[in-house]
Amino acid sequence: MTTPAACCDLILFGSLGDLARRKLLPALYQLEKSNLLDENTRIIGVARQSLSSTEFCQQVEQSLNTFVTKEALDEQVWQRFSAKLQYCALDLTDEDAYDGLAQLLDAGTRPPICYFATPPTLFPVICDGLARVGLNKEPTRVVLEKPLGEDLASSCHINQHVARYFNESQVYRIDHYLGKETVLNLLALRFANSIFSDHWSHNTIDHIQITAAEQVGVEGRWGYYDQAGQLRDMVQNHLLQVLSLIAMEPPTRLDADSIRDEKLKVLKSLRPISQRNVREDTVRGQYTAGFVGDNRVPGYLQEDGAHANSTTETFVGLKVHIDNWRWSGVPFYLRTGKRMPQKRTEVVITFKSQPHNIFHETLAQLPPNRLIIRLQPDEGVEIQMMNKIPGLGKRMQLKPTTLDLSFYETFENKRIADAYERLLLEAIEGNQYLFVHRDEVEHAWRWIDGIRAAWEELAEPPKSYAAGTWGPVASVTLMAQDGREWDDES
Ligand SMILES: NC(=O)C1=CN([C@@H]2O[C@H](COP(=O)(O)OP(=O)(O)OC[C@H]3O[C@@H](n4cnc5c(N)ncnc54)[C@H](OP(=O)(O)O)[C@@H]3O)[C@@H](O)[C@H]2O)C=CC1
Ligand SMILES: O=C1O[C@H](COP(=O)(O)O)[C@@H](O)[C@H](O)[C@H]1O
Repeated sequence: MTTPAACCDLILFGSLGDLARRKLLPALYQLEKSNLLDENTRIIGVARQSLSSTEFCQQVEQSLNTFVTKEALDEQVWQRFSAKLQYCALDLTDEDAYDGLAQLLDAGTRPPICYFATPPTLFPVICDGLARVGLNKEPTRVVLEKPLGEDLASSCHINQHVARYFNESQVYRIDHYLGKETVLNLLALRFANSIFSDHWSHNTIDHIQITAAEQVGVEGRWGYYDQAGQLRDMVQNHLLQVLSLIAMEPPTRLDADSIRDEKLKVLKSLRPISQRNVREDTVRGQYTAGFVGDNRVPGYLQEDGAHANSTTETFVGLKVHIDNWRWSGVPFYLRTGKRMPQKRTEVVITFKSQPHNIFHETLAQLPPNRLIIRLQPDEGVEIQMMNKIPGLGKRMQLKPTTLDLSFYETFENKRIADAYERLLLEAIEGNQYLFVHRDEVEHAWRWIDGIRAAWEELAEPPKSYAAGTWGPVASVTLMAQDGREWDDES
């Protein structure tokens, strides 16, 4: 049995855009399918284009046909879902236009949840508009898409503007990685299993790798992407959130403040990367033409809309230190890139080797145990360990073996919900624990700005790597200089 979430008016600013069509509307449809939307909830699409609600419904149906699998589409669910859809054409830069929206809503019966899926430059304008018609008061909530700024200063500007009208308890900053099933499972893995929680520090862990590799390139978003680059697009948010969940101290409770406080402490403990260590501890790369699988793909500078002389990075490798008691001396190696051989997001925890090898006669070196947390795809957890090969021989023969727990098989083919389904549901329910606090965003930017400043000072172009490879050679060196290697090399 499932209980529907609280009744609300979900106002989708930017409802005709790419994010709404590809992610938000399909996620809402899936929530409807799972009977998680209250029957009186309304989904109000907002954009400038002049459309009737019927025409909006037709557009939503087209999006679902494109972005939801055929097996998941169901006529009865669509009838229920489409009955919830309404459209309100308005130019968000026109301050008088918000009156029409306010008239549609009744905050007394349905709390308004305003989802900002528009260009971020509009966020302050939307806040002004909502406040002008009194839509900033409780119980209104605002859900803000990333990127929240492009550096600390612009992020503070947006956050200050939002804070002028909304309390922090009304603000839901999206990092869609926090909605992923496996990212959430990091909490269960770490804090529900003493086998891990008791061995989670510099005492037993040698180093940690976090990889977020994508096969795709810039997917027609060259304009946005070239301004951002991989450091701001992926590291400032997703990778630092995963790192924080891996490295944080146990929260006292499973609530927003407890979890966010602990993540923030990690972000505050990141050792700055500056001119002093930028050369040894960072790698910037840009892809050239190559093959991803069997497909020949263009280089970054040949993508549609590209400027031939761009020096924006499409790959980042970092060696990160967390300067606190738990992680002293344990490097975290992060890498993320476009046009890599596989889509693969994973965390690899390498434990320290045994202090003494009693099997040296058959095995000169015992490989370390490794815990591999596959965040996507093929979600699961793997432990690499040594076992004896069965047999009567005089000498014990050992073999590296793997305990592999695939979530799909273990949980009886249960569908893994898309991150946006969970995040929309939590926003509707008023749970902030999977959303990012203002302080986290700002501390992450402060650290990222330091890296960007050091790169600027260095004034070196990104190192090239062929599409379909694991990044520039320098990424291998980043690990090799410490006598280590990336998971895919071993
Ligand atoms: N696309 C993606 O995969 C991702 C996007 N994001 C973020 O989500 C947000 C939206 O991105 P995306 O969907 O790609 O952007 P799009 O440009 O595809 O869509 C923007 C939407 O905003 C509407 N809009 C723009 N200006 C106005 C205005 N003045 N008044 C009313 N509506 C307006 C547009 O409709 P109309 O022109 O009809 O007004 C359109 O519906 C951005 O902040 C982006 O950074 C984050 C992660 C991934
Ligand atoms: O936020 C973003 O994330 C996607 C990768 O998300 P994933 O869920 O597919 O791992 C990335 O492609 C995009 O550039 C970035 O803006």
